[in-house]
Amino acid sequence: MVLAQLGGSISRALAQMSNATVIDEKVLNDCLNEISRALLQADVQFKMVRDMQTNIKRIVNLEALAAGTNKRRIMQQAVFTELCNMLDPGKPNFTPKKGKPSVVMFVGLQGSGKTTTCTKYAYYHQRKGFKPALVCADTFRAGAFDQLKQNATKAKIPFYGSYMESDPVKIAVEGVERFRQENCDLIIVDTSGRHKQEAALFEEMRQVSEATKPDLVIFVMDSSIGQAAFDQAQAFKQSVSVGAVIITKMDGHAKGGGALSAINAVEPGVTVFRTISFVVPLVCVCVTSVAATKSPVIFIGTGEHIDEFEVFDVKPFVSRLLGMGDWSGFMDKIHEVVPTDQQPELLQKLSEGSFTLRLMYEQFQNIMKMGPIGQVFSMLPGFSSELMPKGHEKESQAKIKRYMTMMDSMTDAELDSTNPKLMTESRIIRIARGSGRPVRDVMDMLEEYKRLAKIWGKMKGLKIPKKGEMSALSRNMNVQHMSKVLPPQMLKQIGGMGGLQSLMKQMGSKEMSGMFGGMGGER
Ligand SMILES: Nc1nc2c(ncn2[C@@H]2O[C@H](COP(=O)(O)OP(=O)(O)OP(=O)(O)O)[C@@H](O)[C@H]2O)c(=O)[nH]1
Repeated sequence: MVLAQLGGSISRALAQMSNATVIDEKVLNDCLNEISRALLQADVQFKMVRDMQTNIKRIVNLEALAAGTNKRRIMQQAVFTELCNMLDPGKPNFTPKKGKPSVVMFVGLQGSGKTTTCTKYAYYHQRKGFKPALVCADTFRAGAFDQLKQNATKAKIPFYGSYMESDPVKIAVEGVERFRQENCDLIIVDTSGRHKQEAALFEEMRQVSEATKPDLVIFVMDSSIGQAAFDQAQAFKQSVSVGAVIITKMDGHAKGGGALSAINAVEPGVTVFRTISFVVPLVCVCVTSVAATKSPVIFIGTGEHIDEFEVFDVKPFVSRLLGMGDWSGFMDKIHEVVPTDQQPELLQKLSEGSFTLRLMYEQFQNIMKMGPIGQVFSMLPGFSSELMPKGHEKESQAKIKRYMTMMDSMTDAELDSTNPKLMTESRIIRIARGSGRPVRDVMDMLEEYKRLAKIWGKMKGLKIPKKGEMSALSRNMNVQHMSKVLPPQMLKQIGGMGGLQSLMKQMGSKEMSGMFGGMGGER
């Protein structure tokens, strides 16, 4: 079951519950069974699903709830919280600091996407101003050296490895030493992929870790591994001190449930502890001590390309999983994809809700240069990436090029107008002739424009965060605005305005709570 399906099934179960006239034990059980079925189909371990059911039932104690309490909302929030708990071991994760050398070692099963992920991780940090370097300590797989070297060269990241040397420990130590001397602040060591049965390879991995003393060991896991995730993650954790997890291949055939199981493998019992802490705040002390050893998921791989890599943040992720959108992720993407000098203007236009064909053209230009729009728009609530469906990137790129050719035949007035009525039949025919495309293609392009304009129009009134002030978005965004953007069905599921308000409070951080501080009077 792919993630979108999992999210869809859970959302449907919640919607069915929303439609029920009375929320009683039976409705609650039906809803929980639906959600459990979806999670089990996504390969989440049975025990975790059972724990989740128990925890939700404990939180949503229907009999104990006072009359007049919005049971739907409590139920929905409990599901949201439980899904978050399943994904969040709560451990503050090691983050490399610019200018201070850190060594990060990558481990994982053969073919999990480790080598690709090393480069993605390096590239991500390079774009944030780090000076990363890659060391290939995989002497087991013949092609690994060339693969990492090619990736590193493409991304202009310094690389160290050897065709001749067969001792991975020696290569790792030499590489780390070399890059320390070159003042690299993020030295990434790729190790050979291995399976838990391969004791010798595990020993080798342990030796590399001992010799290079990494600040962080990242376990890379293919999301389609399913039930095996638990055992594998545990085997790695027992050999080296895994501090973070990256899940790859979340695109396509990914079974997201594997991710949940892996987190629990790394730190079993966490879900139960955290949920108890939700119910009995005193247990928080225990949770804090458990938290000292846990490993969070820090990134997810969403494709084969170097920029198909996203920071993993539990609450926005669950929010997206349930189709509620991910606003801060969306704004992050805007900052990442759109060149710095164009950002203020774009964000200004966004806040005005005015989306012209010229703006679309400029964004297409950025996308062609930088990366997939699908990633950006998948973060918007209710938006399925129709323009760039996964797996059809080539066709989509060609389509965008066609659109741009047609837009090249448009006048300035047409490009700058926000009035779709301006595009009369005679103008459409002229554009088709001018660009050598059939009229149908021009109509298609205009339809696409209207669709995007509608979505962007919903952002009217959004206050603009300055670059580097992403948390300000949370403060600035108001509930009323969100309520306009959310699909009505989703808003209903959440429990209307009141539900949305508490959900956002719950989703968020201190900033989110701050945002609600002065909002008592908003409808
Ligand atoms: N679709 C998709 N493919 C990915 C992703 N990450 C890696 N891959 C692909 O997975 C395959 C294996 O990736 P590698 O990086 O070679 O895997 P590895 O774990 O280093 O392999 P070993 O060196 O054998 O351990 C390659 O074809 C990658 O392009 C991802 O996020 N999505």
